[in-house]
Amino acid sequence: MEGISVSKMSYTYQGEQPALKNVSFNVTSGKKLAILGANGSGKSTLIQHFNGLILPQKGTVKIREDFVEKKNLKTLRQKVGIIFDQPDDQILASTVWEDVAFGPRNLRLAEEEVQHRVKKALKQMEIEELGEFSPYELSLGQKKKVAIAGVLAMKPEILVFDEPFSGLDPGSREGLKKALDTLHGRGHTLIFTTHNVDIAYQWADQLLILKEGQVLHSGGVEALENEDLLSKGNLELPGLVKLLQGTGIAGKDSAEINRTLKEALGIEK
Ligand SMILES: Nc1ncnc2c1ncn2[C@@H]1O[C@H](COP(=O)(O)OP(=O)(O)OP(=O)(O)O)[C@@H](O)[C@H]1O
Repeated sequence: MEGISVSKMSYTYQGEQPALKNVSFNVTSGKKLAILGANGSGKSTLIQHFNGLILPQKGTVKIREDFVEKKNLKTLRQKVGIIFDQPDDQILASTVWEDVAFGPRNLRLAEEEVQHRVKKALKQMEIEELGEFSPYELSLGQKKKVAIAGVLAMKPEILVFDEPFSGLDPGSREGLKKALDTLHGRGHTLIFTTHNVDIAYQWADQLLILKEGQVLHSGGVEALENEDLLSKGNLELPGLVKLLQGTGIAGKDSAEINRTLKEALGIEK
């Protein structure tokens, strides 16, 4: 089932060159889509269309059955949550609990429902113990989880992340990936922009590559094994692909490669 359908969409900021040109692609519901592209290729402009922060000037963007247009904004903002790369920009209250409650309160939900949603969202991100903390005294990894909890409390079907892993140390990055995998396992569609080809290759199951506002590739992540395509998009091969180039060994994660290598070398398990 199509979660998002973008058709012949273009967008130009006032007085600038077009940021997006005739962009078309679909995202299947429940998938994990990575959006790659060099600086300025249009990734942030594109994702802001998904909940109508930016409205398409030409062409269409459809979220399930709703077109992204003014009259649908309220519904769209509940269906699609966007988490920006600087969590400080999304902090709205003096405690984590109040911060996560901000969205549901804005929907004028009954207080009991607000409390229920906040509790659940904090639990989903495994940050229940942070409820009384000020968001400002948290680490970047914790702040990102608070920002995600704030969006989860709105019960969106689709979660969109701008550079979710930037600035995180390996431990925090793995912690965030695990939390996002749990959400993915519960049926959420995840969309994320990244400059990290390794994460896109190993973690996503659908891929969109933008070049100067146009679609260079829309489809499977195996495209990240294609050096010619990547050089067109100003991207480099994932480390794993580079390492295995010419060896005849394929695989997307270390466990798979480990198995293939052991088989090739005749090493017992
Ligand atoms: N608010 C704005 N006003 C004018 N031009 C903008 C604005 N935001 C982005 N642009 C321009 O639109 C184009 C696409 O930018 P965008 O931020 O969408 O790319 P990006 O792929 O997200 O880049 P990055 O990887 O550097 O974050 C660029 O040429 C950029 O300069």
